[in-house]
Amino acid sequence: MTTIANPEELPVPAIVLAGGRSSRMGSNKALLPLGGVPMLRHIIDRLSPQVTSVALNAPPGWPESFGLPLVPDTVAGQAGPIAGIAAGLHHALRQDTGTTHILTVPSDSPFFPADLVLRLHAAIKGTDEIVIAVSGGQDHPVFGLWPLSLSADMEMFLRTDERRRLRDFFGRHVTREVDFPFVETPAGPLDPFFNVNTPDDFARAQKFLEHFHA
Ligand SMILES: Nc1nc2c(ncn2[C@@H]2O[C@H](COP(=O)(O)OP(=O)(O)OP(=O)(O)O)[C@@H](O)[C@H]2O)c(=O)[nH]1
Ligand SMILES: [Mg+2]
Repeated sequence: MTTIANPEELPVPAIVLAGGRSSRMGSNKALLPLGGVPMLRHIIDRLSPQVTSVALNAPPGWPESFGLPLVPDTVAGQAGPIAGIAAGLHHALRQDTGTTHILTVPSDSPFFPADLVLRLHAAIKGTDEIVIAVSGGQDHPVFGLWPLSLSADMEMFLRTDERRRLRDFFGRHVTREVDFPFVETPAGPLDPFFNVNTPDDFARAQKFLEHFHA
């Protein structure tokens, strides 16, 4: 393990996970217009100032990539978010950017914190550590910093573990958590990691967007 002297100075590339089925929504949720703008566009805009590059983890034939490089899963069969994270690590290693971690964010959480990367970064004490976001006592494993050094182990986990659950993968490595506060809005307290799964969630997101300027 290498100790990081000053985590804030580390450059972080990001990948947006959009390889899911949107089965609860019934149509590609990342591209639904939220306030007239595709949800994925909100996410890219929120992410871009925080990271050195953004890639999009989505299947071949994805209709709108917003000019981002498309990175498909390396294992077939929509094996869950961990397949997207593994694809992101694989992609970053090939890019050889000299970074120790990548950031992942999902494509269905448009209100995540503007200081997400800064705060996750500050929690890292070693280059082999995972850091994930927490709010209201709930962890959000798709919002995390992932060490490139874990790429091979994640790939193996993905190919051999039956359940392929992210939380099971954490047990194999040091995993830190960073807690983020709810945001007060006139529509009520907003979990910054509120994610859109169903048409009802989408209607709630539209309401929150009207009040959201953080
Ligand atoms: N690359 C990849 N990403 C996935 C996969 N499954 C889910 N995700 C992503 O992980 C994030 C959280 O997943 P969910 O909220 O379950 O989204 P989903 O799977 O599209 O939706 P449901 O079908 O309703 O479960 C989203 O950004 C998804 O795009 C997968 O098999 N591969
Ligand atoms: Mg799912």
